[in-house]
Amino acid sequence: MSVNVKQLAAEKAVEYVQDGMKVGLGTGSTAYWAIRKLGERVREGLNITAVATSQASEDQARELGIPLVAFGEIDHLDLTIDGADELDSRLQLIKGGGGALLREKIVAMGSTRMIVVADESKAVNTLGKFPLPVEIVPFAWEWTVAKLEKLGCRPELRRSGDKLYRTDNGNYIADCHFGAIASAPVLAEQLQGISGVVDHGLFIGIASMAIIGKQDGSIEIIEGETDL
Ligand SMILES: O=C(CO)[C@H](O)[C@H](O)COP(=O)(O)O
Repeated sequence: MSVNVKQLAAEKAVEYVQDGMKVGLGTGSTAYWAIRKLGERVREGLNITAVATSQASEDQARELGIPLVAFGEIDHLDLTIDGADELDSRLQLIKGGGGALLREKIVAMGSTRMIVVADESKAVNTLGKFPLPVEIVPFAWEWTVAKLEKLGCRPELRRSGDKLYRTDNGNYIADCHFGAIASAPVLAEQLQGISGVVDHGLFIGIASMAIIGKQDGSIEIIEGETDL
């Protein structure tokens, strides 16, 4: 019988949620399982408040009866559980495959702890095989894309059917094919220096733990230096 590795990792992460916590809800098919499990625990009496990182996660949480609040209305979150498109052993991540990177970063950075949940295919030695999502403003996007290209990648504007994809914030995503990224912190700084860039999918020094589900039914936990 095949193991649902995403569910395995996500449900392990939910064990870290305690009564009274303010919890950030990630986005994607792995975060989905964490939200589902949280819904189960809320039905059993767990008392939490949650902030969602996308409309999809908000809809799921609402349906499950998880109490939601707008992030702007609270001063911090205790724990965020979210997926990743790639992660390395130093807990550097590429995120944004689902287009929610900006809200995901705001929420993760406002959390005391971020637990990344992933299946083993996401764990890599060097980030960059997965094209790096970069959220850019629609105004003069051609200029921004040209600047991204100068950093040594092949940027591809994400599409949704015959239209350009729009994030929950109304922006575009350029999926940047870099290949192996020699230094994620250096690249992050270069991206932040481009004026049309809103944010990018490199999460560095943000995750405090990764829980990786494996096909043999086991779980690998990577603890980061930023963990408390
Ligand atoms: O960053 C994300 C969305 O913006 C997701 O967490 C990432 O794409 C992983 O998704 P999945 O768990 O479906 O593989």
